Amino acid sequence: VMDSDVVFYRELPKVELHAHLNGSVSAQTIEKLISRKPQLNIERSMTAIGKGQRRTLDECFEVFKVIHKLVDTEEDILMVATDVIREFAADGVKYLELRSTPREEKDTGLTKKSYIETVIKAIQQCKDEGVDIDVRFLVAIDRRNGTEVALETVNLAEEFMLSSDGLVVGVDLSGDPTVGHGRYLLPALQKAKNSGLKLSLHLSEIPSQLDETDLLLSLPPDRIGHGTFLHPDVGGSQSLVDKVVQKNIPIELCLTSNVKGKTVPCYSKHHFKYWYELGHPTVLCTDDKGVFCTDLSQEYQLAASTFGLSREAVWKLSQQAIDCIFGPESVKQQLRQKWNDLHPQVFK
Ligand SMILES: CNc1ncnc2c1ncn2[C@@H]1O[C@H](COP(=O)(O)O)[C@@H](O)[C@H]1O
Ligand SMILES: [Zn+2]
Repeated sequence: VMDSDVVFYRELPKVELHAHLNGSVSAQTIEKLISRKPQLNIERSMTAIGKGQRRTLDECFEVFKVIHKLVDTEEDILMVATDVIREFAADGVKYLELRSTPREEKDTGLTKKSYIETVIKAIQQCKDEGVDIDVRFLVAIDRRNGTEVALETVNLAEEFMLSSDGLVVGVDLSGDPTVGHGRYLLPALQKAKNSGLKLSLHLSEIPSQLDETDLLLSLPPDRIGHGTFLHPDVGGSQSLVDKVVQKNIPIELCLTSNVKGKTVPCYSKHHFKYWYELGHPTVLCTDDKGVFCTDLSQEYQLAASTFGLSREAVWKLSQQAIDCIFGPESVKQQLRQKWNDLHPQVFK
């Protein structure tokens, strides 16, 4: 017999807006990759942070390096992306925005362009198979790589926005927050915005980025990732909060990621509470479901149990995420219809 909570959260239709492709690789897929590349001597334990474990953010970034070694051909990317999409669908995610940093691998002939093409192919394949999920793609800029690479990435994103039949909808800014500065990336991000790409930026994921956050908020971005240190109680500032509120910029919140990455001391101190109580648009997301060993159902359940949300409140939260997607208005309408159709089944 299944726990009724488990069933409710899985059947709850969900929107996932913050998922890094290579952070989302499941244990099963990692096993398949390891068997393809036994000579690397990588073990599953090197690619994930298990239950009760916590690492610093620095250590998390070491984990991504290991995964990148395992995922370095078009074939790998195709398998990883199709597996990840099917897993999100099996978890009840009806709309997914995947993000990933195009990489070039000299040894395998992978280029940034073929990287993006392969992700798009995976999305298309899942669609053709009839997987019940609408998937879009955000091309990620790794902040470590500076101005030139950021511009190159934006140019590719612009090209694919026009040629991917609406699948490429925006650009993400991510990567190790301790490296680089937003000022070097502003021109590329501005260019992306001007060309019609949506922007989701990791902002204030660590303390003392007030200048950078203030600068990048001037764009403004269409969504914020984490925003952990925006509010004054944790060393942010009221003026940053006011800007986010005035511009009504939705925040993508990833509870387990922040707790396991030690930027938040425990679930009950997560900034979800601050923004939720303000009535500001917040969207629960997984960030890296493979690395942090979670899924979106579990994130909803954790938020509900930690902050005492009723099932009706949880439903509202997942429904309001529809307003924050980068897909077009027609897709929002379809999703709202889907939520209405599923309501009786979920609350049976
Ligand atoms: C934990 N908090 C985080 N903060 C910032 N960036 C993160 C991240 N988690 C993941 N990434 C970004 O996503 C990449 C892996 O997926 P892709 O190779 O792009 O598919 C990481 O290398 C990093 O740039
Ligand atoms: Zn992230």
